[in-house]
Formats: sequence, C-alpha cells, structure tokens
Amino acid sequence: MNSAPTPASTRTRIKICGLTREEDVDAAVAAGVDAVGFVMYAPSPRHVSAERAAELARRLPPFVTAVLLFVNASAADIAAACALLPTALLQFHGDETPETCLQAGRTFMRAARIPLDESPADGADAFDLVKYVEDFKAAQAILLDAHVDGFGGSGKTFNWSLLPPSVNAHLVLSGGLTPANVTDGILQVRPRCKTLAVDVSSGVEISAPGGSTLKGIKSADKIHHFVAAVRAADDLLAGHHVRLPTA
Ligand SMILES: O=C(O)c1ccccc1NCC(=O)[C@H](O)[C@H](O)COP(=O)(O)O
Repeated sequence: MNSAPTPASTRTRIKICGLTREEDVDAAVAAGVDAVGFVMYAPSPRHVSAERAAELARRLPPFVTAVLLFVNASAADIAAACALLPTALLQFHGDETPETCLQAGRTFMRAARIPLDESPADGADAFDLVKYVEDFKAAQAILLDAHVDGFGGSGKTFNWSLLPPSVNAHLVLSGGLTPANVTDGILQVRPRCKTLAVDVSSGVEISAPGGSTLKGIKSADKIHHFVAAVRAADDLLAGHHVRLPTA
C-alpha cells in the first residue's frame, strides 16, 4: 500500500489518443486521464471528422483537454476544426514547419518522430532532439513518438535510453506504450526533461488476432491498468514503496 497519495504536482499527465466512441471517452474520463486525442488525418483508421470530434468532446468535464491531431493539414481544415473545438490543443504530427504550426494561432504540441534504429543504417545523422526543441520553442510540448511509416499510431516504441540526458522542454512520451512498459518509460525519461506526460493509443485498444488491435476501439480495462501503471511510476519517483500493478 502506498504511504500517501502522490502530490498532484508530481502527477504524470495522461493523454489517450485516437478515440472514436462515446463509451471510450467516458472510460478515459472515469479513469482520470487529462486529455483525449482525436485524429483529424483521414488515412488513419482512427480518423474522425471535426464535427464528430466536437460531438465527442462535449462529453468532457472541465479540465480534461481535447486534442486535435493533424498531419500536414491545410490551414483551412485546421481553422475549420478549431472553430468547432475552440479550446482544443493542437498536435502537429506530420512534416509541419515551426511557421506552419504558428500560423494556426493556437497552443500546440509538436510531434518528434524518433528513428527506431539505434544507429541509422544509411549513416544518416542521429536525430537531434535538442535542436528540434529549439526549432519548435513555441510549442507547449514536444511529443516523442516512434518514427514509422504512416506517421504515427503504430504501437512501436523507440529506444528511450538514446534520448539526451537533459532536454529543456515539456515532453510527452509516446509510441508503443502499454500498461506493461509505461512505468519503466516514465522512470527512464522523466529525469531528462522539465515535465513529462504520456500518450497512448494502440496500447489501450482491444486486442485483435495476430497481435494487432482494433484501431480506435479502446478497452476500458486497459485504460484503467495504464493509468494505474502511470501512478505507480509517480509513486516510485516520489519515494513511496509501491507494488507494481500486474499488466
Ligand atoms: O493514431 C493514429 O492513427 C495516427 C495516425 C497518423 C499520425 C498520428 C497518429 N497518432 C498520433 C498519436 O498521438 C498516437 O497516440 C501516437 O502515435 C502513439 O500511438 P501508439 O504507438 O499506437 O500508442
């Protein structure tokens, strides 16, 4: 048993992404997450229209943030979605430049897609996160995701140990997180940044044959276990003895 609850100041904030159903929004809210993400990228199997995102976002209580996720969207599409969700946080997950992100005129997160390879086979320079953070200094946070085909939502992790020892930014750890690995991810990455949040999509979806998941269909049970694993990391970082939750 923990000796005391984790002080809110050290609580790792949680975003669940790729929501498409009312029951999953309700389950995320009930589990105590801080943000829910709606994928505005049409090729994604988790895509919802801006109108649908607005409809789902109306279920959110105060202080739970809606996030609109874009991949190389037009300024017109971004503006139309922002008109329907005027308080949403924007997440740019494609090849957007700092200027493009700023043109939206809204608070935004910028995804950094971290190569999976420990040493890129083609001799390309390793990803320079410190420079990326500087380039996107106007971003509220940098979301660290695995660099895969299709931009994101892959369920793949990158090598957390290869991150720089100190990053002067609010980070969001993402990419292949699950109830089984998120505690370790927080313990490894939290000491390297100003604050850390976590983001998950595949890892809380209903399992499908062949090790895949039902894209956009979340498991309330997995959401609950994910949140419990995040809290376990918070308690460990706060120096409390915890019994790690079983996955
Ligand atoms: O979720 C998608 O389908 C998606 C498609 C294209 C670009 C980004 C996408 N998701 C971005 C997210 O923020 C995901 O939560 C993140 O990539 C982590 O996904 P997962 O590895 O499945 O947890």
